[in-house]
Amino acid sequence: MNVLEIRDLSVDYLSGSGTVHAVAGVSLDLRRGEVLGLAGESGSGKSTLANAVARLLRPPAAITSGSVVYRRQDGSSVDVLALGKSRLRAFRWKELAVVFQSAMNALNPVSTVGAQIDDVLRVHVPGMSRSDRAERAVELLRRVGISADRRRSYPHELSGGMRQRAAIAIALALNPEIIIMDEPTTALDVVVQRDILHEIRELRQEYGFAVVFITHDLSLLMEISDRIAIMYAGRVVETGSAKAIHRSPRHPYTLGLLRSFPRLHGPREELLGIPGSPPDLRALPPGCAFHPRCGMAVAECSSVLPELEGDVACLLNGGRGLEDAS
Ligand SMILES: Nc1ncnc2c1ncn2[C@@H]1O[C@H](COP(=O)(O)OP(=O)(O)OP(=O)(O)O)[C@@H](O)[C@H]1O
Repeated sequence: MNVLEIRDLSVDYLSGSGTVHAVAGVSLDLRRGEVLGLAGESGSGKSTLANAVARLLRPPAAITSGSVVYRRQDGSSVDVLALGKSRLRAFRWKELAVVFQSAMNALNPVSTVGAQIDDVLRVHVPGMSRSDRAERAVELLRRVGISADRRRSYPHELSGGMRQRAAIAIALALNPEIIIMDEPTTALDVVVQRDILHEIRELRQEYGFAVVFITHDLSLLMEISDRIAIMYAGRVVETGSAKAIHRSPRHPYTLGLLRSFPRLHGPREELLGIPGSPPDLRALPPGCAFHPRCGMAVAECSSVLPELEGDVACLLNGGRGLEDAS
């Protein structure tokens, strides 16, 4: 069952030098309780898509088409793009929470982490007593691996990993159904990063929230995601289970991305990467935007824009795997 349904969503950035089509006709489902990883080179539109869903876009960004529907367990649904200011504030904490790249920016530097959790609870759960709030803050911090006495610490007194954990605890405060994590751990060392993400997977099993996870680290993404959506030039070009994408990528771009990253397990392979660079989003090449960089392109690829059919948007590979990459 889906918790979020994105349909034909497009986002432009309006600038003096031309309109940047950052997200172009994206349709994507988030299933209840899953971890969905968004992958793609820098500039492919991952953050713009996530920010559109969380209603965090600011001018010059403009949503030019599409819909985002949030589905509650009781069968009711919310038209996310139509939410007014006050309903949006409630939606963002109670139903969807965001953990940003830099926990330092998300945390208030002049307030202790305990007080910040308390603030969220006080504003959004008016009937909750002071002692219940304190208890809940300690419990949330404990869940993310922070001891109770640390609730009196200010963000600058915590390590990067601890700050990230505190940001996650705050995001969990109201038991949201969806957590969006945009590069939540890149500033941390690899071991801390993996630890935190594995804990998020465990927390998810307990609390049942779904996660949209964005990172440049493809091997980490494979490790913690149930499903993956690959973006190129503002479009989703392939979706599938992490396993299927890892074993048999179907889009040539996915194959290139996988070859660009060292494998976590198994024999070392040459890192082939992808030739060339991503296109200018103000003036996309006709047809498939990837065709100028694609070693498998045929003449048709430069004139026909492939639809996302059978989980892959490629004229050549509608139904079959390109090769077994396992
Ligand atoms: N404020 C802005 N004004 C104009 N263009 C923007 C703005 N913000 C982002 N863009 C452009 O939109 C496109 C998509 O950016 P976005 O940050 O969504 O990509 P991304 O895949 O998340 O990249 P990264 O992995 O580097 O975060 C890029 O071409 C970027 O230059």
